[in-house]
Amino acid sequence: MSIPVVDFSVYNLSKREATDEQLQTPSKEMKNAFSQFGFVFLKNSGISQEEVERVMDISEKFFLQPEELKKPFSRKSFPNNPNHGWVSLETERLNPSQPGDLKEAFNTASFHPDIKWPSSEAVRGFEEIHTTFFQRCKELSLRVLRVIAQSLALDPDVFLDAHRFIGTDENGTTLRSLYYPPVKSEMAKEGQLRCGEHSDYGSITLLFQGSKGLQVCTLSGEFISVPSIPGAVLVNIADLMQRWTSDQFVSVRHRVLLPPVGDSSTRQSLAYFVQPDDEALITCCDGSDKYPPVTGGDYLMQRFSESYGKS
Ligand SMILES: O=C(O)CCC(=O)C(=O)O
Ligand SMILES: [Fe+2]
Repeated sequence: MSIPVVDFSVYNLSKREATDEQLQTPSKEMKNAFSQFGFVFLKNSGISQEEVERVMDISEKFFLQPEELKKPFSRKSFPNNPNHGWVSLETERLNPSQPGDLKEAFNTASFHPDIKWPSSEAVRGFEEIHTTFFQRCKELSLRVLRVIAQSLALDPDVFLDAHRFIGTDENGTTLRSLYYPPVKSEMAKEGQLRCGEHSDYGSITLLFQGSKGLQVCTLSGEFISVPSIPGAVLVNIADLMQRWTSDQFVSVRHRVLLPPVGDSSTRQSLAYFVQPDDEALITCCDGSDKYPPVTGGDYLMQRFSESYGKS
């Protein structure tokens, strides 16, 4: 059993438009993948491996700096957007019942002029590289949202209309650069992982992996290891999209285990968490009212408080 790979060439980022007819094959294949696995690999999306590596390289330079150079950019130190910034090792628990995750992260969540970006010589280009990649991921996400609306025979704008403010402080969409430092697995705490078992919160997530390590739970309840396919982007359904589609698309649990004992490699990945606008009201798109309506902003706040504790 493995995650399906879908060719997105007909609507890749260098194409201006695609007709409904051209989108038929990818949309059918994506519908199957999102109903059965919650995950799909998109190849030929238009985002190249070189673009991904540019972000990973500059991020690695940031993470390898001493703690005191990273602290000024900490998450929660930016009043206009509390999610923007650096997350230190073991701070976050994506599985709230287990010890903190063995990862560091940098969240690009705001472009407000008051945001202070890392700008030392060691990380020259950090802001431009993250900003450019955020915009590329935004473009691809909007295309995916259009195709999946079509796949469910809905108005093609139904999801797009709730994602009008990506890249502003009225929308929580976040580019997260993840760095998993070397770990001595035998020293880890009981139950501690690189990334605890969780499902994502928003509408969809784009994931670019530097190497393998991700595991995804199948509908039959077993975890399977996911390959890293250079040049392909892994797209998954997140919890709000599952609600929105009245469970037709599934948001499945996934995790990153510790490396085997003796493996001292690092791991990097880039996750682009697409969120509906804070004010967008999410109601089941089949009119079933299976779940009560909730706004994008309220739902996200509730989920953050679970991963970081109530402090
Ligand atoms: O690093 C990965 O491959 C997965 C990360 C992830 O699932 C997340 O941060 O939500
Ligand atoms: Fe995730």
